[in-house]
Amino acid sequence: MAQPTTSPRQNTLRQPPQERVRQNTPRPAREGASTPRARPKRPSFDWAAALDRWLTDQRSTLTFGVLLMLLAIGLLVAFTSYLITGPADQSVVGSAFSEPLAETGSETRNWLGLAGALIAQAFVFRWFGVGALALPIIMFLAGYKLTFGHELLPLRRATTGLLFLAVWSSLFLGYIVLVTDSAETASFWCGGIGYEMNSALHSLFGWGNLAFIGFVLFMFVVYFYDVRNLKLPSFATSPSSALTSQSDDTLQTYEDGDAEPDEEDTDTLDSLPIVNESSLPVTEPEAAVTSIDTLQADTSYPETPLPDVIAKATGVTLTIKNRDAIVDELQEETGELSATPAPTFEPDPFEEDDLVALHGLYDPTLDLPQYQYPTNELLTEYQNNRKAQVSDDELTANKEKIENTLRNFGIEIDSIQASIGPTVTLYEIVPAKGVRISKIKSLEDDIALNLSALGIRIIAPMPGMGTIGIEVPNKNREMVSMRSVITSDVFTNSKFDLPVVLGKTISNEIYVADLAKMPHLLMAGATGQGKSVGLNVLLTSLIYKKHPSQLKLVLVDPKKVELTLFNKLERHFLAKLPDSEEPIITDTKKVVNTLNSLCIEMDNRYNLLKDAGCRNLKEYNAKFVKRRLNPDKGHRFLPYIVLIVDELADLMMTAGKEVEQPIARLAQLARAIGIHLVVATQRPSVNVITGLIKANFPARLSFKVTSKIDSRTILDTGGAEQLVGMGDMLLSSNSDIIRLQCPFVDTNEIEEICEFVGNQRGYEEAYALPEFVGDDGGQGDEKDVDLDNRDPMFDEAARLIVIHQQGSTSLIQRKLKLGYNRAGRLIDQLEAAKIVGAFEGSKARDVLVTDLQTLEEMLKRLKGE
Ligand SMILES: Nc1ncnc2c1ncn2[C@@H]1O[C@H](COP(=O)(O)OP(=O)(O)OP(=O)(O)O)[C@@H](O)[C@H]1O
Repeated sequence: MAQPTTSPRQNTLRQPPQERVRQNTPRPAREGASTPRARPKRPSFDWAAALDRWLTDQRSTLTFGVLLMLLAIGLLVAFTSYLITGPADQSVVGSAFSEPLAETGSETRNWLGLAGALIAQAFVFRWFGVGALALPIIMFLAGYKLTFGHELLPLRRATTGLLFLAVWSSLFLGYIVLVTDSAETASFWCGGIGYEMNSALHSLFGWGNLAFIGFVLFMFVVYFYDVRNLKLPSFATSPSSALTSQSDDTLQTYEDGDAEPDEEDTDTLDSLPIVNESSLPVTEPEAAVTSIDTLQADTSYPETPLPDVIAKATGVTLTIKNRDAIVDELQEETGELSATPAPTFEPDPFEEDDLVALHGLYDPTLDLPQYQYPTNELLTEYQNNRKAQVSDDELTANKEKIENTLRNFGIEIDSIQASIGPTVTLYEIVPAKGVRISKIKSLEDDIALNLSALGIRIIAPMPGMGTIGIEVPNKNREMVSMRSVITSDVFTNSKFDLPVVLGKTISNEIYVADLAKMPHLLMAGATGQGKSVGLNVLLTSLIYKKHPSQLKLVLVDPKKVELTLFNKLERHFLAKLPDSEEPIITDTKKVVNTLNSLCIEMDNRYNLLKDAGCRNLKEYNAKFVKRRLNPDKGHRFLPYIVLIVDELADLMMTAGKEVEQPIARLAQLARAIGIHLVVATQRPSVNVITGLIKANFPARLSFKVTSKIDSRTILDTGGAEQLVGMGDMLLSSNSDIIRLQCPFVDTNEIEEICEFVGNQRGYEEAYALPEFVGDDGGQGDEKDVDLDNRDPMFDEAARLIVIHQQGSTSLIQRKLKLGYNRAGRLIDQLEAAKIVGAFEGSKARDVLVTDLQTLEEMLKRLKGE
């Protein structure tokens, strides 16, 4: 129970070894960099860091990648040439360094001259024979990955396979050469290694070494393809089918035994894809689709299964085994029931585990494989960061004052102990027997007056302690730097889903909370007390821990200045409405639309979860990572979305209920699907923090506020008015209240972090939230449909409908990520354009256009081309 009175404070911070600077591009000098704060001295010149910077600079990666590819092509030319001209070059190579270079050079017949002949001689003749060709192929694949940021073929598997092939082919060809006794003329096919190993094996096993070579191949195949999970495809059921699909959740793959994506599969990938296409759980159907000529115009739906069109193009019929479930779902969602005959999928020969065995787990971070997390060096190390200095004199004086004050009011105490925190010192008092706690509490103001110190807070009793705590601010407080908490073990080892480091407790422990568990946070504080710094701390924590594929931020800043720095993160971490220019939302109307759009995203996510049979985002993503959810059914990896609202008061004044309702709805329901809210306000009055909002934010954080009433509004208890400012705060969660000192992060640190992230290659654009059109733009009357004024997504929606042969609003909504109203308007326009039939109650609308070619002609006509 008791804490040692003045024991030296345990420093819970341990600095990790100096991290390497991994900054990507040199930063231009900043104009008007905010606060003129003392910057740490940087070391004169750090060669290791400079080398590291150069190596991780995207330009170096690009140069190196291209160089590797050129070298690979060179080697390929040299090796191929050697297979043809090798015998003629042997004598030249042998005398290469004993005769004048010009002479030997001119005699060389290798297409890459003497250098080509020399290198090929080593790799082909001395070592691997034809197997040496594996080397340039591996180099090319690696160079391609470095240059374009994605893999042409799965690099690790390809390298393993090719290296094996190099050695094995050398061994096998060595056997042939030995059997046919043709070493004189053909030994360069197997290379020195193959020949020598075969000679050795021959002495061991005689001609039986072929069995050994065969067994080596067998073993490799067994391990490489992990044959445990492979089941033989049931050709009996459908000998002619080229495409099959899994019965349970229609996961698809080729039946031609082609476990890996074909080269054409990878060829169809964009040359610089930002989307993690190579690791999408199921890529095969995509390849089949894109290889069909008639569909080439439609590159925007690569993942779409095209049952009917494929059937036409390939003569293969597809069936959906779980059609009933899908029909039920459609009925439930739209009230429309498909009348079109169900496409058929054959049972899939592979199970989900096989997909994992073949492609590995899905890794969302491969969206941006070269993404570098911000380094600790971007945060300022405050060299003169003094620890809280509370002298023994100050401690004894305060103790005596507390004892005397209490005694004056007739309260005797048994003992008093102090623990020194960064901002305040906690004096824990054990009162004498029979003293009522409420009496001490009622003397709070008198004690504060006697101690003539601001910010006294009395905690009576200390939860779970049976003591009474009196917090007295330190004369010299400690500034808790962001760097010190970010580099702490507690934070770096934190396994939380959304870890945020909120500061240091009174006993100097670093406090890390999980925003995902909070699950929303309400923040209040009078102006100038550290709210903006607090929000920056929260954002910094998340950015330091999360990959852009795992986290999206929606930043709402009606004050227009606080969060501007974060707009550099647009293509990495930010999410916005599809039609909005600015990534940070400042306009009230847009805020309302964004909040409603988040509600749509929430509903969409719930539908996905329901479809996947998962209870929350974590389960869902875990299932997706294990490739158990089919992207063709709209499943995707769902990043966490954190909505930050800096200054709710402004919004509530201008938009009131329009803002309150979606916020309350999100706060009520969004936790399970990974949308979390952080809402800050200067004015914690009841017309800003309404009952509806408050009831849905169990975690609340308060910096110093101006009155006890404000403190009650935010925390349901007084105390926040007694705080001492500069990041001194109270966190209330799960009915506990703890006092924390918020870390300090300066605007120039935020700027550096944002530049560091923003300068790296990101997504093509910010994460698109679903479209939301306000009620005024709601579903129009059918008769009013004006085809001259078509929705910008009209063409895409038309193609989608024709491809799927399904006239359903929910299909448009899901696939094009649109709101219900807009999708409804689109369907009306499609009806007016005679692409889909009329609404027929419970049935889906008929699709009047049967193929894409006819559709394209109709679209051209509509455009008057
Ligand atoms: N955690 C902290 N540690 C040390 N100093 C701090 C801390 N937080 C804030 N300060 C100091 O207080 C000043 C004001 O903080 P901040 O800008 O966050 O206030 P605010 O509450 O957001 O004010 P406003 O609402 O007017 O924007 C900072 O410039 C800084 O000097």
